[in-house]
Amino acid sequence: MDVVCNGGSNSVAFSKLPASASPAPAASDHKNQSSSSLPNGVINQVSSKKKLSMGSTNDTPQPKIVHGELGYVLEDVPHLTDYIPNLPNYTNPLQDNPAYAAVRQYFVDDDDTVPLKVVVHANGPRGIHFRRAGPRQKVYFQSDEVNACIVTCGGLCPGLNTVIREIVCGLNYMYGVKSVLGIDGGYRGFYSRNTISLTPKVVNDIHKRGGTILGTSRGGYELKKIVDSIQDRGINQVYIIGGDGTQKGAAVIYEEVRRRGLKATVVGVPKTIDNDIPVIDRSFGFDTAVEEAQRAINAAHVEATSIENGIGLVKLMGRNSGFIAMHATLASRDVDCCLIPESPFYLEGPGGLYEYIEKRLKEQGHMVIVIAEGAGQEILSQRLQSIDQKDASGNKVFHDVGLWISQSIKDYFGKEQRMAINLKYIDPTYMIRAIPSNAADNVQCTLLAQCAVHGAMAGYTGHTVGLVNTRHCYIPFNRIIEKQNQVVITDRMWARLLSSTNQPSFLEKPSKDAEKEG
Ligand SMILES: Nc1ncnc2c1ncn2[C@@H]1O[C@H](COP(=O)(O)OP(=O)(O)OP(=O)(O)O)[C@@H](O)[C@H]1O
Ligand SMILES: O=P(O)(O)OC[C@H]1O[C@](O)(CO)[C@@H](O)[C@@H]1O
Ligand SMILES: [Mg+2]
Repeated sequence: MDVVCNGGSNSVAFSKLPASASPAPAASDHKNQSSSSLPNGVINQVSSKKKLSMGSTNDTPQPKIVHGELGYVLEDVPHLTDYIPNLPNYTNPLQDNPAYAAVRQYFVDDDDTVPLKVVVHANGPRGIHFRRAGPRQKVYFQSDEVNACIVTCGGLCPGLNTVIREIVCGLNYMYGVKSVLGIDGGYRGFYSRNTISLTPKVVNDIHKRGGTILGTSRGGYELKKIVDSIQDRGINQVYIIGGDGTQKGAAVIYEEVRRRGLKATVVGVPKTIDNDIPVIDRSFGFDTAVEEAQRAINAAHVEATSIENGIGLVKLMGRNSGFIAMHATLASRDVDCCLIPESPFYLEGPGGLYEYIEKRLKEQGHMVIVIAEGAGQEILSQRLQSIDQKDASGNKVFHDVGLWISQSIKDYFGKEQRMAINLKYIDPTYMIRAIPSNAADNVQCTLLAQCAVHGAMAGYTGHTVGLVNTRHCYIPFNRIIEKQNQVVITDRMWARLLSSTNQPSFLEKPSKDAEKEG
């Protein structure tokens, strides 16, 4: 099924976007997208939409929302010409690139947008769409004018080096850009470290390595110093690779760059093995992390099945979102219970974890439990002293739920010699994110990086590039940072997991009185 909505003449289901909504190649047409120049209010820079989280209120650019027929909505991304008038544009050099010569339609039609939801009702509105990513006929930079930079922030994720490599090579091979700077060690590297010159030769082999050759960090976000550095170094394309926190920072950098009137595009590439960034299908590295988690689960299964009443317990990453644990469980088939932050569980009483463990051990003699690091934190905070600590970026530091639950299970079954169990705890958390990306993720990294480069060259800014319903899109920062993506336990996917493991849903926690009576 083609999920791209093209407003062209051969499109049946979707009529053409209003003329003023389709940025034609010329700079002045992009400018037409400002609210003041529009007839009939077709495009709104809607003031009722939530503002970006930081930055001065007066200067905060409003989201660009385009309304079309039958409830069609385009949540568009900013363009340099929104705030720099009369910006010259140029023919895209890809026109003469042999790699693209054989492609029938190598430039993305400006009417192409991608729906956020592909499951629709016959009479429902067409809904929210995002601008399709890819090369445009016109670019707003000449090759020798570009001075790009790349920064990686937040935790590690498989594929970071591949994204870096493909931005450098994409800029060089497709657009003839020679000047790309690596920012050393995350946001703070903008103002506290020297830059690293990145050429195709320097990055040639890096995709085979885990981590990031640029280094990363948490904290150190000082807006003025970062944008001063961008301005002083004459950087005009900023590629920011990182998770939800990083994208929040990128959104504010974009606002400040715009407030200063700089001709510099700010583009985010979403990185999160936790999959906590909304809108996008998934981040690069997620697939690799889930695959690597299988090795730990397999080991837990081998240990558990090799001894009487063996329990293999595996802790996986997932601070507030349990996607890795859920997918690793669904992939494995050896997991009997998956515990995630979104689904509170309880230990004692009917329907509780202990009762389920006992039942499983009696039935099959072994059991595998997968727990996400953010699961059960509400029980932990009741039973252990709250740590009340935050990391340098402001993320809450958790108790080690894996250690705690291992001890709790041992204590429960050891008490009054209830049952002799053998529990083995495996903590592969950093192993699943410190490895190089697998083949599927490498492809994803490459496409994301190329799309980011095409968007920046075409003058699009203030957005994150991401996969929406398997199509690459430019998604405005405000959509990416407004909330965290979490497993919805009332959705089908969690129900599928429950039916695969057969674990309790933990939805009906008995009251204290009922527990006592029981
Ligand atoms: N609200 C915010 N505004 C500005 N900068 C932020 C904000 N939140 C986080 N940052 C900065 O973004 C960088 C990365 O943030 P964080 O450590 O939370 O990781 P992340 O990008 O969320 O990635 P992950 O969660 O996958 O590790 C840090 O330098 C942090 O200071
Ligand atoms: O120990 P660090 O580097 O802060 O990273 C741990 C966090 O990183 C994440 O993997 C997100 O990148 C979380 O799941 C985890 O809580
Ligand atoms: Mg984060």
